[in-house]
Amino acid sequence: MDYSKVLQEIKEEIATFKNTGKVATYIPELGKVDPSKFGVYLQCTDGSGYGLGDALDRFSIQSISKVLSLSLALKLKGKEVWKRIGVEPSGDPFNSLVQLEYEKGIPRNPFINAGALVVADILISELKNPKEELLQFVRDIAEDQTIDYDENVAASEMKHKFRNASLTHLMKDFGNINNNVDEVLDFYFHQCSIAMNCKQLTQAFTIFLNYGKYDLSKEAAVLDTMLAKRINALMLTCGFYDESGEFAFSVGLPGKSGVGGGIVALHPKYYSVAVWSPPLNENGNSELGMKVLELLTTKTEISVF
Ligand SMILES: NC(=O)CC[C@H](N)C(=O)O
Repeated sequence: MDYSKVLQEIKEEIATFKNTGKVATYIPELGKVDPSKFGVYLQCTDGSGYGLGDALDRFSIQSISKVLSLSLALKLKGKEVWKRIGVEPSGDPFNSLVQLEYEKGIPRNPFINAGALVVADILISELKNPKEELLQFVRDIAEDQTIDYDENVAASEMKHKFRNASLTHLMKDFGNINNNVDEVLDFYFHQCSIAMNCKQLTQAFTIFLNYGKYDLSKEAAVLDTMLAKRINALMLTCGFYDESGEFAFSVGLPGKSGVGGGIVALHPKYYSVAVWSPPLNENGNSELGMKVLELLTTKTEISVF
């Protein structure tokens, strides 16, 4: 497959794309990002890699981090995690409170905010230096020790914490949060603030390729086959919140989006791919990012289906 030709064709096709999306402003620091930024990186299992546009600019990975924190929690706690979080799509926005009340503080899945907040609580209980150790895990799997938190983004989100604070308080009332609420929020906002570029993201997500056995030299990162399979299944069914069905329908790959405008997706056998374009559609997913990935699987005729 000539991926560089495919990416070039996509670039030409999207030149006339009318983007109706809006950059997220509910975290004011994210609102400062240039909406015209656009990058793609594709990392293939044969070792080749292809970049386009601003593929090396770092941005706030936001909810993409939920896949990485979950991976670490599952490595540490295994199946125990599923006593506190479900594995079903929520059919609701990422920050919705309603289901949590009905379902007694057990989040539907680990990729909505409530689920990621429980994962954060688990990591705080399990790790001696939670923020340092999560960051180290991300640096190791991306094989880049320069990756860091963006303290401005984390502080900006803490200042506007009200909805995430409500979710955490409600779950604490149901007994599903063990640590101090502000400590959980501080950890969660830091994980969301991690700044990475498309290339680093595709590298980090190689841990889900080849049944978790893509690169056995990344010892700290290797997931067992069952875990890689399960996390890919969750990305496919829950990675885009209310739009997970649409993403499976039009793209057909496991993936995860973030309100920083990034999307990472992967084909378990062939590649991981990251796209970044800040304007979001009304479900909080990058509008152009979704289009690019749709074109990628359409043109290559490769998807998990
Ligand atoms: N969908 C997202 O990327 C949301 C993450 C963001 N930090 C929030 O909690 O609102």
